[in-house]
Amino acid sequence: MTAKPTNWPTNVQYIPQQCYHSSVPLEALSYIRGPLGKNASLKSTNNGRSSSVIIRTITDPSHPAVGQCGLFAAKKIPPNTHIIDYSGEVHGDDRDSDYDLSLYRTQDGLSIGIDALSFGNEARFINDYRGIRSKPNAVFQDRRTDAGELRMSVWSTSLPIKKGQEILVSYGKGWWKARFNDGVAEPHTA
Ligand SMILES: C[S@@+](CC[C@H](N)C(=O)[O-])C[C@H]1O[C@@H](n2cnc3c(N)ncnc32)[C@H](O)[C@@H]1O
Repeated sequence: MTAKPTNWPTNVQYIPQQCYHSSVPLEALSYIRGPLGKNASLKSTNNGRSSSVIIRTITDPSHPAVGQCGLFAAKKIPPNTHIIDYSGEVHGDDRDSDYDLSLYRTQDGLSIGIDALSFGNEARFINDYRGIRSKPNAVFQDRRTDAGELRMSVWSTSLPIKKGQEILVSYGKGWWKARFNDGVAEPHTA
């Protein structure tokens, strides 16, 4: 069994690599897993853990997510560097989750997401940059592992990330708009 990272919550199952929900249609499953099929995760050279990040509780009262957690650089991360893959449950059903991001859209228009609400890795703690920094220092980028599995990965931008800095992406305006319309306050851009 894989050891959980420091500060891992008790109500979430730690999975270093993505897992698959039964709602993913077979054709999409085979496209995402790639040519090695079920063995793609096992044969992957990237086991989903990253020594360059650490989960921390946010204590700064001026941070818009104070009291929650964030993901921070445990050491200097060079520019344009792979930081971690976003692990969670790959699914084709509807989810009402703040930890769900889009991985792939099938030809029939079905959106396949990765939901890290109940299962995930350190990447589920990455916050949006709004209200924290003037711009993101990391981006989501889909990629295939050496074993051919499609994943959503997190990369540094063209600037290095200093040790101790929070890793921040853009969730996209649509993400906030969907929640803003539900009555959740949209964070201000710093
Ligand atoms: C994927 S989670 C990020 C991790 C989360 N902070 C935690 O501790 O589990 C997304 C949630 O983090 C919070 N969040 C992320 N970025 C934020 C921001 N810029 N301002 C306010 N809240 C933010 C919101 O509550 C959002 O629903």
